[in-house]
Amino acid sequence: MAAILGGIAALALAGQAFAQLEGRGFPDCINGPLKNNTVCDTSADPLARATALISLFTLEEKLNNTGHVSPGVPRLGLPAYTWWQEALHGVASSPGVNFSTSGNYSYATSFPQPILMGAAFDDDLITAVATVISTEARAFNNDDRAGLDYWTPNINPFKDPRWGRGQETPGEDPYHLSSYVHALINGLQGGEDPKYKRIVATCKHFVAYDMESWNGNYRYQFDAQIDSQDLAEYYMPPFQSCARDSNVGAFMCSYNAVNGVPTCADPYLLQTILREHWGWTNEQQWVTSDCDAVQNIFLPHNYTQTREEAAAVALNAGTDLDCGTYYQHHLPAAFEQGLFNESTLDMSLIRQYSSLVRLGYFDGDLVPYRNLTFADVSTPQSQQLALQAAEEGITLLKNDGLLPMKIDNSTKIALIGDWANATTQMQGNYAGIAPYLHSPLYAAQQLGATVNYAYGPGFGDPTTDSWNSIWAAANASDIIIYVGGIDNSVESEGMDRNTIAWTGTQLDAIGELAMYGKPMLLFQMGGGQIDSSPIANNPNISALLWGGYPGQDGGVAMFNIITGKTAPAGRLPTTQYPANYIAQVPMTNMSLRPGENNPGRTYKWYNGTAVFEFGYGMHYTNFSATAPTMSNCNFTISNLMANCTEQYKDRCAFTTLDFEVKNTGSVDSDYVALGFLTGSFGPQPYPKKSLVKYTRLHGVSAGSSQAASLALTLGSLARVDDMGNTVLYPGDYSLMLDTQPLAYVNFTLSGSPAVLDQWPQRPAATHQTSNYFVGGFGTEPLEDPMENVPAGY
Ligand SMILES: O=[N+]([O-])c1ccc(O[C@@H]2O[C@@H](CO)[C@H](O)[C@H]2O)cc1
Repeated sequence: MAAILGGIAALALAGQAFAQLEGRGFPDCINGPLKNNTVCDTSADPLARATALISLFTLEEKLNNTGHVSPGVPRLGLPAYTWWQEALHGVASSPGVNFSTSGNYSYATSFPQPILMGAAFDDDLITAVATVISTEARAFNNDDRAGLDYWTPNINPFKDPRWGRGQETPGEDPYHLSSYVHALINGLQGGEDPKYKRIVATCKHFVAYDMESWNGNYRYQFDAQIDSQDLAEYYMPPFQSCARDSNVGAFMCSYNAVNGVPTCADPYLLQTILREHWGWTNEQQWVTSDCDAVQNIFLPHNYTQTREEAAAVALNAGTDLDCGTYYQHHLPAAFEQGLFNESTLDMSLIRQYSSLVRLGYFDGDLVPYRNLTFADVSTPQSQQLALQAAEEGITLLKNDGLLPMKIDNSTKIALIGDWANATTQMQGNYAGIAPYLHSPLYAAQQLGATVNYAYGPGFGDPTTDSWNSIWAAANASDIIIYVGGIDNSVESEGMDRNTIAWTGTQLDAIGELAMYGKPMLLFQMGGGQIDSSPIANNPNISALLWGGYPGQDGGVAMFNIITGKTAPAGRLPTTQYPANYIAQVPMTNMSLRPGENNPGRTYKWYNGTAVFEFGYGMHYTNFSATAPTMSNCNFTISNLMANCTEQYKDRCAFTTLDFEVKNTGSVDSDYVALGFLTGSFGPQPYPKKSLVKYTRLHGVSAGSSQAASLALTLGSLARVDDMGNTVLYPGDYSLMLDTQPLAYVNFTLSGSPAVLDQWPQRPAATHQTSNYFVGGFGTEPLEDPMENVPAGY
């Protein structure tokens, strides 16, 4: 009896909760028209539930619900749903997210841009950050201020230093990105296969999107020419990590074409690779187009003769949802013309709605995240994590001993530069509204110092009008701190950089400031690297740090590093190339290996000398390391394969190498252990080295040691052949710790090569793309479709 009463009480409570949720954009499974449909049966499986729901839709209702603004089906009590939410580094302003203008829900934690969090090389940090983001997203959803799926992360490798959106990514290395994104998705979704996902993440932009606008080429029309080797080895691994290894809920196909086919129209990418080869087959996983990428299939890609064909070719290829209105507008006529089957449309809708089932959209208070409120947003712990994330990423590039520096109320600081009082600038793009934005100026003032602040000298056209205040600040101070570089005015969505040098105005002002002969340090900001050799080579500039876009507490993070409250241990997540690099390779050249018009890309293949290499970063202390002794240094490939029982052979364990890392200096510090593989094995040319594992050691006390445990897999040792196959080759291998190696382990593999992963080849072309808009080096500029896009994107 008690149990029955308990059950009734629970039902009544659930009913109350539903009544509250009613009208706030949630389906009412207690009293609404769907209450007896299987979609409301929480014991049924998600596929059955979504199939039952979609079976109630008329054809018109199905066609109506194919855009990112889906009207739902009012007669069924299925509310409208906006599929487009963003959360790149915190719940972000975007079509589906509604920040309040004041009070509760008027802000959310704003973490650093991924490029700086990538520099932390700390996957546990990334999971913690992503867990905060998904918690805050759930709180926003509970107040009907956001949906449940988010179009993040941007996981295209940052291959070319000019790319305006490189700031959104963790860097240039495919292994690093793969590991980072796995940690991120676990935090966003709540593990690989939980009953209720926290939120759905969307890996974008599939695939090979890394150019906005260069020399007449635009992301909307660019046709990236990529061979199988580069595709499988460089452009694909982060997406494989998303689909195959992290069970991400959604994918986004990109604006560009790959080898003649716009990605959203390409069954080879969306079916053969994504769904079949990577086993991303369950019916809760869906693909959205990038925004208006379906329209772009028609123009400017000119891939189809008609608009209806463009819509149908995308749907048939496996693009389930259209960000935009093109499906809603053109699929009805496409259906009339017999260009797709209703069952294909059903499948797409089932995928999307079963994903909502997995998010608990139909399950009211049974969902554990329903009790999250604004009290769970921007908590003291989240604020501390945002600060920690910025501190962990900040990277020390030069230090002649000036740092760490004592700052107190007897210090007079000249704080100069376009970033010196940065606020929203610190967030970069795809940001939300932060609870606060602690600028460098604010942070310096908190230390009690006398701060002589001067804005300028400006990023743009030379104007020395404001410069007198710069000299006045320098004259009145004992220490000069310059905070500048680049920001979203020169690198952003739609805008690639046309120089990777410091602007002349900044260099002029920095050079003159250095001539004061006062202790001087420079903080280089922005996502893309700038050739800082003039600063590295200037003996009057004692220290150089890189700070990316450090987020809501960026100023405090900076000064915690400068004063030594926190010791720096970040590592560059991209190569800092010399300024003339961009004259040597067109942005449109997708090859990684050196060749004609290409000195090679990334630390693996660049044949020149980097200003600062990938993985570089100094400390306030010194580290030494001892390599483990391997009991056996000779391995037979056939034995390794015989012991490998995983479905995906690259995941099989090889060995774990425990390096003993000792802090030999006098300052406690984190240490990022980077494991690079080198050697002569596999197809030539050989990469200079390849990152195969990393881990961040926390708080290694002065004089003490910690073990850096690097677990290697067979995939760690493999190379990719010219067909895109991942292969284990015989040869001499060396695993070295760090960029300036602290320790090595050598070993040998013998026997015949073994294929770990056979890459599916693209079938022979059946579709001819018109060459009217073919992009390439030196084509005529096209009209810029980003011209009228609102600021902030
Ligand atoms: O028209 N707009 O307002 C607009 C805004 C953003 C935009 O960019 C695309 O939308 C984002 C969706 O997640 C993708 O990452 C990006 O490539 C494309 C168009």
